[in-house]
Amino acid sequence: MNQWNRRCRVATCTVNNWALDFRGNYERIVKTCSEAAAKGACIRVGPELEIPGYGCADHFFEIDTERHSWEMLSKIVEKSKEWPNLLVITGLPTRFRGLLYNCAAALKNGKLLFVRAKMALADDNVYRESRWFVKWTETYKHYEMMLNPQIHFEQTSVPFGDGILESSDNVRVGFEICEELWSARSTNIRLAEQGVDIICNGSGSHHILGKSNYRINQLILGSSAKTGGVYLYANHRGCDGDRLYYDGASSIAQNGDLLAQIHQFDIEDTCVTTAVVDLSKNFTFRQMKSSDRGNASDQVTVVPIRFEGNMIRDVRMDEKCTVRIKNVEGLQLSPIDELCHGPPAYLWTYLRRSGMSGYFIPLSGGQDSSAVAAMVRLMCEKVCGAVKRRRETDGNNQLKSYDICDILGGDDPAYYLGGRKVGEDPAELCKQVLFTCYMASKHSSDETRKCAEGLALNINSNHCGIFIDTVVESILNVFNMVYSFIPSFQSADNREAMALQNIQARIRMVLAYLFAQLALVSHQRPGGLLVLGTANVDESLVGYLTKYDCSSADINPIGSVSKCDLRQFLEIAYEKYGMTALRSVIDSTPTAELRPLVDGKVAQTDEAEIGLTYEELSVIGRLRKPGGMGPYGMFLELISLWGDKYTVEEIEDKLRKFWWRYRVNRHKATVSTPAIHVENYSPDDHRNDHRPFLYPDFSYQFERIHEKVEELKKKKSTL
Ligand SMILES: Nc1ncnc2c1ncn2[C@@H]1O[C@H](COP(=O)(O)OP(=O)(O)OC[C@H]2O[C@@H]([n+]3cccc(C(=O)O)c3)[C@H](O)[C@@H]2O)[C@@H](O)[C@H]1O
Ligand SMILES: Nc1ncnc2c1ncn2[C@@H]1O[C@H](COP(=O)(O)OP(=O)(O)OP(=O)(O)O)[C@@H](O)[C@H]1O
Ligand SMILES: NC(=O)CC[C@H](N)C(=O)O
Repeated sequence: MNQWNRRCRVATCTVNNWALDFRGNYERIVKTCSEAAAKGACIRVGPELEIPGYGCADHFFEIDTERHSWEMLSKIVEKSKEWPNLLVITGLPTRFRGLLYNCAAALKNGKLLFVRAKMALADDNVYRESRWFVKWTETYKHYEMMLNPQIHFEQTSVPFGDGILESSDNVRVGFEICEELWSARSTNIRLAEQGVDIICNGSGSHHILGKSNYRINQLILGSSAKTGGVYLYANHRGCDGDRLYYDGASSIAQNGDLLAQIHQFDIEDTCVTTAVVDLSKNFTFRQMKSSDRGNASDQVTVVPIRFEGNMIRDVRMDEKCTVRIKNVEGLQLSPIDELCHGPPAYLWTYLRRSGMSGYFIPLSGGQDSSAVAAMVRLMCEKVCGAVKRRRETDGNNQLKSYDICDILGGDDPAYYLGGRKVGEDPAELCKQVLFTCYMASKHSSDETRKCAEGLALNINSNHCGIFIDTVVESILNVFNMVYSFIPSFQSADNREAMALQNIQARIRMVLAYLFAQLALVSHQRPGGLLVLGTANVDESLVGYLTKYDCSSADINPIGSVSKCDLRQFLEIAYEKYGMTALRSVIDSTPTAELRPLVDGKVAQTDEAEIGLTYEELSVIGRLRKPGGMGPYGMFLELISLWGDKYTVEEIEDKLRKFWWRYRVNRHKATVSTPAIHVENYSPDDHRNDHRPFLYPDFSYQFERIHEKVEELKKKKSTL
């Protein structure tokens, strides 16, 4: 064997798989394998649990999920005869000794070679893997697993557990499944010590602002720079049926260099990338680090699982190795730039998979609903960008593949809708998929109406304006018939003013659903619109919203984003994406406009009513989660953070206000609209932030805080 010419082409991919869409997932897997084979790759790695979809959640309790996954695996194994030289790494749940494991499966040319079980499960934040799976604990041990005779395979058993594969031409392939890379005891270290040439990491890693940067630079490149070898990282991309968005960025690295990366936020269902690598460079790289050599020589030699066929082939002698990407930093977006891509990409997947025909936003002209409208427009930019890219590379109209025709109701590639190029022009697409409505009451100001109209014109949404006062009056009259009074803003009983505010807010929600359901009837288009929610993290955290008002919607793109991050997003949308109408939105003061105007001017502002600024709410929100602090811990932390601008009494007062609102309103989180998950500080009660919603008054905690305040005051006065 010529060990000095070890060049081969390797492939990684991304798939926008969908939990439980077994047929669709199979097709996407097969498509990426065919593409990888056609490009001459010797190996194709796919994401974690890609056969059933990563996000099956409690469906992993169902035997059906295993059954259908294994049925699809059998089909993939059969299909692999069409790519005899390609080693395929895919993912599915597997039962061994009666226990369920999260596994990578290796197969080649009609044969299942190995099923490798995950050895570190992900349970942080939104992850719940150990709810369904157990981890494999026997390092480098594998056993014969009998295959289910009810599912067709041309073999009766397969090795199961942990191990290393080795090809006929001595290429060693090892596995590190997702969390194993994140864990301090990363598997790649021991794989490198066994001289593994190619480490395969199939991942199900969701998007959080700034996470991709860490994932690529610190984990993939960081590990690869320490342990050497070729690293094939494959991650899902898109929404697979839940609040999470997987942000792909499947990558190929070698010895600390990034050779290829698939775009993080593109919307194509599949994408394959390849690189030509010289595996001999792994020897050289590892040879240069004597400390690691020494450690490796201490290790017991692992006997690999051998398989038929060569990996080093199909690379022309004159073909050069792929050169490293020099500007790795340039590939990574800043967290706020990511907001311009993640939620828009999610919104497109969700829309086409939901079978609905567009989005409806009650547009108040405030910063939150304007940010959501801007995200939908950015979604249109993304879709048209993808169509254009595809036409430039494939030279034909590929609208079908983006489901635009399905969404807009055309039969054949309805590229022209009413004479307009919908798939090419983001403004035209926006006109078709985004409906906005300003719902004025007598408390609305001219400023917010103009902001809403200006933005609608700017992004080209299908906009209208309505008045809600007659509806509010009718409802109050119905109440009056039973209780014989009409509530008043002037009443000494605050419940009356509050009820008058709540009814306006709730009516807007009812109207939003009516308009969403019927708007397309008048446009003679099939389908209905999804209503978008617009509550941000900070107001949700303190419940500064009416339960079942417009905060109740179908999907909320900003429900896990703080107001401060949103304001920065608006600045970028204004500066980079030509949404000039956002200037007046950015400069406006947040207000609910639910109380009477005073001298024609808004008299109610959010921050004055809450008693905390959005910046302060954002700081406290982060101390709560991920900071993990209760009232007392927060108080101590805030003394150091805010000590130079507030007295200890003022800090105590601010915390009282926060915790009072938080505790009386936490019940609202139980019904909050599903929010696209982009931040760990999200108060989402369903997946991310499990807390009670009926709280005691925290009097003990605040007594302790008060004692500390007195102690600090005394200390200060004796200084
Ligand atoms: N412990 C508990 N468990 C479960 N449910 C509980 C509950 N306590 C009250 N509730 C329910 O919640 C209701 C109170 O909540 P809710 O009806 O929301 O009303 P509420 O929270 O009293 O008032 C809404 C708040 O949001 C403010 N706001 C600001 C800006 C905009 C908007 C807007 O709507 O656009 C609103 C408004 O100024 C006010 O402070 C009670 O009537 C009761 O039905
Ligand atoms: N005049 C209005 N027209 C249309 N929708 C409105 C109007 N007022 C409120 N809404 C809807 O109700 C949501 C909550 O209203 P609220 O006054 O609490 O604003 P907010 O949370 O500060 O959001 P925004 O910054 O969008 O005003 C808004 O985001 C918007 O979707
Ligand atoms: N699926 C996993 O193992 C997830 C791993 C890791 N904690 C992440 O956030 O990406």
